[in-house]
Amino acid sequence: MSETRTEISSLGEFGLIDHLTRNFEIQNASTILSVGDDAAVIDHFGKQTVITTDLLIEGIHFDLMYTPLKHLGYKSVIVNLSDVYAMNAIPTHITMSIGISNRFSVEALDEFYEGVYAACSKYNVDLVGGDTSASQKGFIISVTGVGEVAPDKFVKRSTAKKGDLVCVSGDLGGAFLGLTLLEREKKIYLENPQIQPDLENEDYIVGRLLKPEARKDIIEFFEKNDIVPTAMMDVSDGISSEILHICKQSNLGCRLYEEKLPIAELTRQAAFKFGLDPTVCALNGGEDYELIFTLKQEDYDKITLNEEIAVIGYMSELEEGCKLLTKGGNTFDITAQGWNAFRG
Ligand SMILES: Nc1ncnc2c1ncn2[C@@H]1O[C@H](COP(=O)(O)OP(=O)(O)O)[C@@H](O)[C@H]1O
Ligand SMILES: Cc1ncc(C[n+]2csc(CCOP(=O)(O)OP(=O)(O)O)c2C)c(N)n1
Ligand SMILES: [Mg+2]
Repeated sequence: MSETRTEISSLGEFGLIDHLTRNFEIQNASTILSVGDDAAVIDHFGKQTVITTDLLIEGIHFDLMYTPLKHLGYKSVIVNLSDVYAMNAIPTHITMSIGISNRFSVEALDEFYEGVYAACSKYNVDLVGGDTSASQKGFIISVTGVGEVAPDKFVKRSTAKKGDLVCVSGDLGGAFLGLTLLEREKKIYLENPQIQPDLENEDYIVGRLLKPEARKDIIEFFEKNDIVPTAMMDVSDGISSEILHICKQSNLGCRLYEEKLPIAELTRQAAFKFGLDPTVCALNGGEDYELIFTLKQEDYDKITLNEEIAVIGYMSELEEGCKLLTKGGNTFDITAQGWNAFRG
């Protein structure tokens, strides 16, 4: 960020909006009308439209003490696009609404928007509107994402079938360990500001938390290989919580295998350093922004080629419950211990 500090009041609300949106170029033919009117107009030319919204609140979802604003802008877009991909859809548009306290300067918001625009450009999404308000305390972000999908190719949480394979993209638990590390360093710093944070060799887990990506590649892989998952959702609260949503909404049980859970070596090492069980971090940690989905067994051969997809179990009868088979051969009930903003 530059050294100068421009007060938001010097631009005013409309001047600020013009300033933040002045250089943005439209990338999608479906964007008929963008920023500058009462609403945007989108024409999806015969496709179906998906729409999803997310709220991010300072102190609940992020801590500005260790979150650079550019990363926060990027991540705010990513968490939303991840929900669009989880419907098997391609995101095309977002709106971005912000509530800002007078702590923020125009330069600080410029930095946040640099991240927003970097994500829009990487994922080919147009920012077509939003809202801007003052907030008494704390930074509030609301993102709405719109996407398109071929008629009736969207994938719900409720349509898994008995015997389907349970699959997950990427690896799990890294973001939770990144958060654990940054919270620890914050505490040490607050107790003794002379001590510099020790983040050496922790780039991977910190990156998983601060700069997540959405799994566009997996949705493109499905399209290319003629795969339509039977159910899907994104992993924001931890897979134990997410698989229970799929089971409950599909009226089924499941059996997952501990040894099949994809955990990066660097995540495993970080877990051991903190005295945590990597499996527990993978199951209950949040913010992986991976995709969990179920597939017909006959699609198995198609996915073995993709190293970014792990088969972690299968769907069973409702009466069999939702179980985890451990490496030691024990069976546990999967419980929803994922992240919950309302847990005290
Ligand atoms: N305040 C609300 N009013 C209406 N619908 C809501 C509200 N909060 C959440 N929902 C809807 O409830 C469903 C589950 O929400 P959530 O668990 O937040 O999903 P996700 O993890 O994908 O963001 C979604 O369909 C969401 O749109
Ligand atoms: C200060 C801080 N506290 C907690 C977290 C952890 N965290 C924030 S959001 C989240 C999960 C997803 O949030 P939610 O609002 O449930 O998103 P949704 O499932 O609706 O997409 C987690 C684990 C964090 N990153 N930073
Ligand atoms: Mg939500």
